[in-house]
Amino acid sequence: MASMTADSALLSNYAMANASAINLGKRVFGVSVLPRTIGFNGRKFESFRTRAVMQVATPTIVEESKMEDHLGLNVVTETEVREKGFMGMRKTKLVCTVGPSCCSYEELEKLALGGMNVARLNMCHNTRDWHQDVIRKIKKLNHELGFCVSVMIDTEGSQIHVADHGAPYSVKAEDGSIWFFTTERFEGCRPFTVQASYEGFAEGIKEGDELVVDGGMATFEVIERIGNDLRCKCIDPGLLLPRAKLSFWRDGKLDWSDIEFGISEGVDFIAMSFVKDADAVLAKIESLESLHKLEEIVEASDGIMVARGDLGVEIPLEQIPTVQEEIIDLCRQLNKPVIVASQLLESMIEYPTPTRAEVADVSEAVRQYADALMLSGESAIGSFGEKALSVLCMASSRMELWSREENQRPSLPERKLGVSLPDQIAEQICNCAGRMANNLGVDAIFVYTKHGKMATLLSRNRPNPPIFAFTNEKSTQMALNLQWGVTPVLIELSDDMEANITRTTDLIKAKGMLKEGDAVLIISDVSRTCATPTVYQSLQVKVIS
Ligand SMILES: Nc1ncnc2c1ncn2[C@@H]1O[C@H](COP(=O)(O)OP(=O)(O)O)[C@@H](O)[C@H]1O
Ligand SMILES: C=C(OP(=O)(O)O)C(=O)O
Ligand SMILES: [K+]
Ligand SMILES: [Mg+2]
Repeated sequence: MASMTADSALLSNYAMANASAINLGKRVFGVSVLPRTIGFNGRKFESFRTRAVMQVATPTIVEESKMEDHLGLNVVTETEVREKGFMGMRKTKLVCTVGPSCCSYEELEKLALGGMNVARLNMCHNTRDWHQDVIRKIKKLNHELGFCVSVMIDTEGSQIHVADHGAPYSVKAEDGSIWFFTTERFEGCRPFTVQASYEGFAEGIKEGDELVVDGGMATFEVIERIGNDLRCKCIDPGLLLPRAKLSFWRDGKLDWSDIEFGISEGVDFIAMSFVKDADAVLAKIESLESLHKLEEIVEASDGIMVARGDLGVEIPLEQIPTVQEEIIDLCRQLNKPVIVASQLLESMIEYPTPTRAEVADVSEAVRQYADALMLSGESAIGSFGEKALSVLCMASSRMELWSREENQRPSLPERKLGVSLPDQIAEQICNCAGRMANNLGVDAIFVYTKHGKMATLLSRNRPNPPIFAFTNEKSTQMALNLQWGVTPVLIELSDDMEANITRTTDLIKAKGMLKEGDAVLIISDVSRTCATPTVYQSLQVKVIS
């Protein structure tokens, strides 16, 4: 986060729970370990309750917040747990690109029922009004029918093509020369005129914005907007190739108009196309430049998309599989969610069954422990979007089970993320919790978290049982939708952690999702926001009675 600008930090608050927002900048002053013996499913084992107490302050009057008898659990998860049990829950998250094939309320509902965790809108296509309409339908579905589908917009990036300057060869743009970028269609070539391929390319563009050709081959400043067209002055001379790519910058930043639109519509994630440096929200790795600065970009982003479509144009195809695995591993180490995207089930745009090679590719991404898989044209324009989604569900559930049984994945190499001691403690608790959950064979992990940090640290360890993340922040809930194995649950949290735990386990039990004898590993990380804050991070095993 260190290299993020104030603006992008602000954006990430909208786009994703800012993991570093949990400020535990307090000195640890006591760690108590209380062993107790509990019986569980006929087995007996020692359970330890550790509680790292962060600077226990002078006693403060705790205001009892009233908790409603309501559990903000989504309908899809509830059904899944009832049908398959905790261990049968799918861990890999699914992203669907919404397009003409699936943009009605009913079609979106079917995708939500089919397991879509995040709906992606690619701003390269269609109009702002169309996207706005889809975003509102998804929010309505969540609100009215109890789904929990996050919305991601994917910015246009450098995706606008300069259709032609007419000549089949490159043309030099001299410093200070005035050029006209138009959507008008004409034959042949006109001097100092470039045709843009996309009607709305100048939408949201203002005077003073910069138009960058092919990631910096030449740069123009917009001096006037005339209808859909732009009059620009060359401020950095260079060559214009036929069908070069254009991108817009404002105040040195890319894609402002899409981002402003996303924020005004309250989307949960913003995926930045053609990221070149470490200043992004959810960065798409799809260029050679981004690979050169991979670690820096992953550090500074809130999440990563392996955008194999464009990446396959920039690097040799045979390098994609290893690059994908490297990116996934790095993201896990640095605790950032990662999406594998493009051509997962490409043949299903036209055919009702996937190729064997496609299923193998999907399974490999799951085996590599990607947080999420993404459908593009399969859902956006294909005739079998729902079926493609069910193929992703089945293939990922199967591979997750297999990796678990084989237990063939080495554990995460030690790599310190936190700088402060409290951050390091959170990390260690979650690393231990992951191992403990597997060794004890608990049925589920419950984590109580405001900003989601502890939930992401748990997910990073890819433990066997599902992780239920209870939060009182809507933005945290929506952000955790991308995180491997995490089911985010919105609930009121009081300052009394024991009361929170009792209340939520009772509610989950009442829903028939937990039964007597089930064991749950419980991790909490909730701070009191009193004058003298007290922070508890605790780990305990609770056997449901
Ligand atoms: N909002 C939309 N409106 C119309 N068509 C869309 C939309 N989103 C996606 N598509 C179609 O689905 C295809 C696959 O989507 P995607 O992979 O996101 O885009 P692209 O192929 O441009 O990289 C696109 O080529 C486009 O034809
Ligand atoms: C996901 C990708 O980006 P887009 O669809 O926006 O080109 C990609 O290039 O793989
Ligand atoms: K895009
Ligand atoms: Mg792309």
